[in-house]
Amino acid sequence: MNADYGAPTELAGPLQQRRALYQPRLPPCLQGATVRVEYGDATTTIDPTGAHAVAQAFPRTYGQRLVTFLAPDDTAGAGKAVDERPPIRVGVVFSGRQSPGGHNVVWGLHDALKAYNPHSILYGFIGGTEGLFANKTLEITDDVLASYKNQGGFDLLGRSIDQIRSSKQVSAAMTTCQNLNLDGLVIVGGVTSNSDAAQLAETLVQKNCKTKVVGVPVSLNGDLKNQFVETTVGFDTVCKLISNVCLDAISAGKYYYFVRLMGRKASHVALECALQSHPNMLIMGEEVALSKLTLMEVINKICDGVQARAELGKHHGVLLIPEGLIESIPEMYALIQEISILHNNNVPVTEIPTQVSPWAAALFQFLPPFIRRELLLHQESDNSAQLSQIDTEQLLAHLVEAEMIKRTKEGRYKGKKFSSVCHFFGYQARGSLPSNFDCDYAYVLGHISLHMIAAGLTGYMATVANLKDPIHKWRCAAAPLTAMMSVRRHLRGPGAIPIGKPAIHPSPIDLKGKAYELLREKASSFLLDDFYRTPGGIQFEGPGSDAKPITLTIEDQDYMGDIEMLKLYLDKVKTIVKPGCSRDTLKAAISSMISVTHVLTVMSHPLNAELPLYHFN
Ligand SMILES: O=P(O)(O)OC[C@H]1O[C@](O)(CO)[C@@H](O)[C@@H]1O
Repeated sequence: MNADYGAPTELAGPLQQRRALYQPRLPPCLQGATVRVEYGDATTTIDPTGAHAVAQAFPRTYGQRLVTFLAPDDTAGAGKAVDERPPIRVGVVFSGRQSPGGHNVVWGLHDALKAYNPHSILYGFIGGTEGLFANKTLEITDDVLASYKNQGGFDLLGRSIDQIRSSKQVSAAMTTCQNLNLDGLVIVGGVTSNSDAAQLAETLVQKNCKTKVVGVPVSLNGDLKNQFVETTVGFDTVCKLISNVCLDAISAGKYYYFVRLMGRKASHVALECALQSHPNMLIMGEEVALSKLTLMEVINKICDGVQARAELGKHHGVLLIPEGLIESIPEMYALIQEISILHNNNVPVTEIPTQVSPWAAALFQFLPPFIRRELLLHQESDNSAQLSQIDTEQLLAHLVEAEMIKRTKEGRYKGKKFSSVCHFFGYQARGSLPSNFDCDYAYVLGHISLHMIAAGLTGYMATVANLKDPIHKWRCAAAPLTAMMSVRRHLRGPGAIPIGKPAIHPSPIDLKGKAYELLREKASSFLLDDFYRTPGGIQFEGPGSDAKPITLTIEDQDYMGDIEMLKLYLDKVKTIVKPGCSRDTLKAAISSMISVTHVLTVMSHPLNAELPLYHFN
């Protein structure tokens, strides 16, 4: 690494300089130097059938209680003088991929730490996890932060790989924590980094290392989403960057733009971009996987759209796909799996095409040379294919063109020649200046991280609920990482179901959710009407500057609110459901409760114990 980490960016342009002056907002509970920590229910995990495996893998950190941070009151010792609050030593590492807003996590953490006790120290690990293993630090100060406030990228500290997993890596991380005498380590990243954070926390507890490990949900993919996490830092920013191509397409009326967006296992970015900008088509990985569409079925679906538009005299359009689409197509997934196994068996890349099964070899040969080369690239740290390097949009454009030529020859298509231009809006979106929402959210999460460490929490993630509401209504909390874990089962061999390692997995699009329903309602209008919408790139001031992701604002995320509602509901039910009440009254009461019992199970909420009282047979 030869980058000059933490150096002032003196050549900053006027917009960067102006953005550096933006002061992120804080909810009332974080406006003082301390908070009141309220402990809630003990947790199990979001995957009830995997709970046992998670409990076994995390014997010391499983089942911890939910925590909420509130504004201090007089009785909580909020008035403690600074000298009664010992200085805290914290390290922060960018583990996951860069995502707009990451710098503000460090800034928020720093401000909270200094407010807690000015003698506290914050170390940033230079070069991400590798810097953590090698104890390469930069002390974070006001001066260091000055030119990174509200800026994109992770260049304040840099990053390397999202992995703190092997025993060598875990032990190197622990040695660094001990050498720096850290009270806390903040790990910034997505599903992979936070799964590793949980493992590190467990190991440090088992080895009596005092360092508390906390995770912060930062990932542009938006796939770290569950009962506790409403969205991740960076997602809002990257979804506002595609509308310009729609206007370009309609202006000249001659190109189909095939746009690939980031989003590996889940299509959240593509769905949000579609709701923001109303492109003509969106092919989501989750839909393709559910319907088990083959590659040629996907191509025919696109061609049918092109043909329907041509009948209206339209020869342009915009099609969005997530980078993970390629893996959602069943035969492509099977091919990628075969390649992956050969990679794991250290088969030289040049020999892989000859060692796959005959049907996979035939599919491989059918694909254009550029895709063949990309499919053979070395794998990611989680053994998946390097999806960002596979030009799926070009593969689709190439096959759509061939199919349209075929349809023309057969007299089925009478429109103008199909013409495409391909884009991958990945990396440039990832490096964008963060939106106001991401600046605020990240800064708040940084503050929460400090309060988690001060409260002695380990193996937790900083969370904020009610994000769709104004900031003064945001609820600041911490949830155990193990509560977000699930266990994947893989069926291999006759009847065998080996159980995978517990981990936090990416959440796919909910095909029963409101955001998807909205898309389905609009799909045919999007396809034919060219009702393009321009969110206008990112707005920092004026109309649109406080806009939040549409998928965040329309989904009902308030699970904690559900619990409160359920408590009220149960009280009401108790008054109606009396011995001797009618069968119908009892049935109605039970069916209304069923939808919320899942939430209760996740949290092993005491109300669970009351549910059997109402069981009906
Ligand atoms: O920077 P890299 O290593 O090419 O990573 C690309 C990957 O990172 C992400 O941007 C974030 O996880 C993915 O969407 C993408 O596949």
